[in-house]
Amino acid sequence: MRNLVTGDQMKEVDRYTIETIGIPSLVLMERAALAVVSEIEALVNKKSNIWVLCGNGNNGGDGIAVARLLHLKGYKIWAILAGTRESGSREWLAQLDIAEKIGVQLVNFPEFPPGECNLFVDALFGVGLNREVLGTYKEIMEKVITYGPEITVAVDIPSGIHSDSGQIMGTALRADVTVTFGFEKLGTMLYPGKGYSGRVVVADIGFPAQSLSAIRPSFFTFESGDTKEIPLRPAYSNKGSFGKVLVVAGGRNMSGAAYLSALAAYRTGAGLVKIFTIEENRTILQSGLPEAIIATYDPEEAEADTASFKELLKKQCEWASVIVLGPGLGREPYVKNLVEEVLTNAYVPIILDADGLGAIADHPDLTGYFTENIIVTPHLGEMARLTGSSVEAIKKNLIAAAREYADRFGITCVLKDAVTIGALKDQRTYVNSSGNSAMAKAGSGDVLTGIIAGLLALGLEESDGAALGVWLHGRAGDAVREKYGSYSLLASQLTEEIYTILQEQTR
Ligand SMILES: NC(=O)C1=CN([C@@H]2O[C@H](COP(=O)(O)OP(=O)(O)OC[C@H]3O[C@@H](n4cnc5c(N)ncnc54)[C@H](O)[C@@H]3O)[C@@H](O)[C@H]2O)[C@@H](O)CC1
Ligand SMILES: Nc1ncnc2c1ncn2[C@@H]1O[C@H](COP(=O)(O)OP(=O)(O)O)[C@@H](O)[C@H]1O
Ligand SMILES: [K+]
Repeated sequence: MRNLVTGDQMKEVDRYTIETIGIPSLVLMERAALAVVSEIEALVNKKSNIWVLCGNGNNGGDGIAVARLLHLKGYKIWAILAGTRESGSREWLAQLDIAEKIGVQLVNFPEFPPGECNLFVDALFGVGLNREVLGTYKEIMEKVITYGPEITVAVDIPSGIHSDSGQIMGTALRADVTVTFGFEKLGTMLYPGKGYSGRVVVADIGFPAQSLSAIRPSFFTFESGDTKEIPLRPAYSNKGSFGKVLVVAGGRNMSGAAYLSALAAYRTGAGLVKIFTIEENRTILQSGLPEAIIATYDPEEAEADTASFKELLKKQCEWASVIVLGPGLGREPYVKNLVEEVLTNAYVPIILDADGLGAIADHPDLTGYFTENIIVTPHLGEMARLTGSSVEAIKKNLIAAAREYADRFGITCVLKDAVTIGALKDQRTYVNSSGNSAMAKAGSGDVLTGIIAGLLALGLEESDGAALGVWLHGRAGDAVREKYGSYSLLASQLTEEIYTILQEQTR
């Protein structure tokens, strides 16, 4: 598990470290600059022309320190100063004073250094960026973009990227490498910022563990090895020890959704999986996944005799310890009753997805049945329908959208995108860092529901199950891409890789 921070949280950590712990600001800055220099040295040689663009806050202070350290090592270096002395931060002024005495080559914008730039260091704005980039700063950025440096190294965060949302604040500078300090900022984890950041190096510049006490760290991601949090299977056990997953899924022409979800639940470790689907899907599912129990209903009867259908649903719910509700159910009128009955009768965790969410969007009063053991897993289109917002508006701040929906109902909301967000009911927010665009294919989401169900069946509670499920799903996607490349993934192959990731458990 790795903590992530907002810009303001990072400033609090800085402040606590400097003011309460007593590590001087310039010491942190020196270590920050050393970390950047060490990355730069791996990318260039002494013949390279290096330009460092320095704003006049502490990000710019880091930049001047980088220029000084490289100058002392004998690199060909120019520092471009973007702001005025009058508005320079205390540390920036201190760095400038040192650089001038040592003879670092400096130019003031609009002047630019002569010749070409082989490596560009972006130290214009860091976590202090708090508004749209306009005027002179915009001009500077645009000029840098026209110069087209061969390699760009961003200091802390690419300038122009908002450290909380990853949004571009008017203009931003694209980096090949971002050296960030202490903790990764949300802005480099989220698109479009993630796409501007290149490889992100998190440098330890000496923030002590206590500095986290200045904030309540609530954003996190998983990294390799974290699947170890998935419970081991005790030797003294039987299939009943590992949960009963009821997959309520698969309408007309949609048996695949039920298949993928049920298969993923088994592959993740569930002891028993039952698919509750329409009679028409029985044969295909029975032959495709003979390990699953199949229970069926007739959609016409479900429509005509709601009392019997409700009774049938009640029995299914009583059997289950985890329920997946929605993949491929379709949008026939009886689906509303089905969703309502399951939400009313189930006292176990429910993963509500796809057409299950569609029923909620069409009948918002159904949210009245939401309890804390609900996990909703909308993609952006489904989220837009659920909230009445637009996809564009949701994309501007994925975390806020997921968090707001989860908090409104006290549930867990997994908002699926290239970077999936898990707004967990325990108030932590998971930001996913696994997965890839090969997974942008029909059926991937069905597999996710099954993986989360499998984890809950193993005994994880909703928050951990949702976050680890998203992580595991993405890792499986990464494993498939390793073998099959970016184009050819089939959602069913995700289920075939689950075991490779789960083996980390026993390694
Ligand atoms: N001692 C510390 O506090 C440390 C700070 N560090 C660096 O300091 C950075 C943060 O420094 P600052 O808080 O000084 O902020 P920045 O250097 O990110 O920004 C400088 C100033 O730009 C102004 N600004 C914001 N948006 C603007 C816009 N759109 N147009 C024009 N001006 C704008 C802000 O008022 C801000 O004070 C970090 O990202 C990191 O690089 C590191 O050296 C580690 C230690
Ligand atoms: N570009 C991408 N990078 C990483 N993961 C992705 C990408 N595109 C889609 N995914 C993942 O694939 C899944 C798609 O889910 P969903 O849209 O519900 O598909 P379906 O309903 O067809 O099963 C989500 O978990 C999502 O996070
Ligand atoms: K920067």
